[in-house]
Amino acid sequence: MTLPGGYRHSDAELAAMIAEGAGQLLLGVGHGALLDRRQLGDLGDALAEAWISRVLQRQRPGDAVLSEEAEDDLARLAADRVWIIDPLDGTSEFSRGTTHWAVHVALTRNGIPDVSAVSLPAQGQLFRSDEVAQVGGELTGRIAVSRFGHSYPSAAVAERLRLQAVHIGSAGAKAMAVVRGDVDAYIHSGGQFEWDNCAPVGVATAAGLHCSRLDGSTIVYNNPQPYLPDFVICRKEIADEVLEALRYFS
Ligand SMILES: Nc1ncnc2c1ncn2[C@@H]1O[C@H](COP(=O)(O)O)[C@@H](OP(=O)(O)O)[C@H]1O
Ligand SMILES: [Mg+2]
Repeated sequence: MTLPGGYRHSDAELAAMIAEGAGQLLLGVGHGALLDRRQLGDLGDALAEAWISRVLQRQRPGDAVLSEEAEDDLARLAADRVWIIDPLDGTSEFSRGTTHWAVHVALTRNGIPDVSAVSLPAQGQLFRSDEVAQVGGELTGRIAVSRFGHSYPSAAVAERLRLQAVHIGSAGAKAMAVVRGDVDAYIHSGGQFEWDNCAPVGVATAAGLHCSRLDGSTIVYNNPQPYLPDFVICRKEIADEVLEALRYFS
């Protein structure tokens, strides 16, 4: 079948295929722990980036790309369609041999994720914005935090809502824990880049979760400086209370 634009795959299919394919490649890099940690991280970043950039050049030659591992071409600021990619999110977790790492693939239009896919290859999971289930059911009373623990805003929310911390590496893995309904929230502050949270926010939004900056404003991508230091992803049922607890920090 040929799609509009002469494409063989829809944007959603392509995003999912890239997240899955780069994940398989990264599983191969880590196979058997044959390399040391530094080599695993460096090679994982570089190989996943090389494969993804060639796939996008071939499949969507007219689109702009912002990737953690590529030089930033500011032509993206005038582009209609901008892919925002983290070829390996959670590089340090990957190199330590944990299952907490992800591949992030998002296509943004006007700064908003249009189509997103996040793979957690070591957990055998793929989340895509066009197929993800709506998050529902009981609240869990848990919040995802990084390996290093809470930031102040995250701790304030946990204290106010009495949420128990669950330590998970990688922004994608933390966000997908909310999407799976394993935890109720993931609150980040203190620094991140657009590639760290764009595809996770795209999938989380499609799953019916609340996603915003800590001050409650809309998260906008494809900025001249692709620094996106804070955001909240949480169950809609607790969003008002979470934002109230975050007021002091925004
Ligand atoms: N304060 C900060 N400044 C910049 N990047 C940060 C950050 N805190 C977390 N990150 C990035 O967010 C991702 C998830 O981190 P964590 O597991 O600690 O939550 C990692 O991305 P990469 O692994 O893609 O470099 C990490 O580098
Ligand atoms: Mg990252």
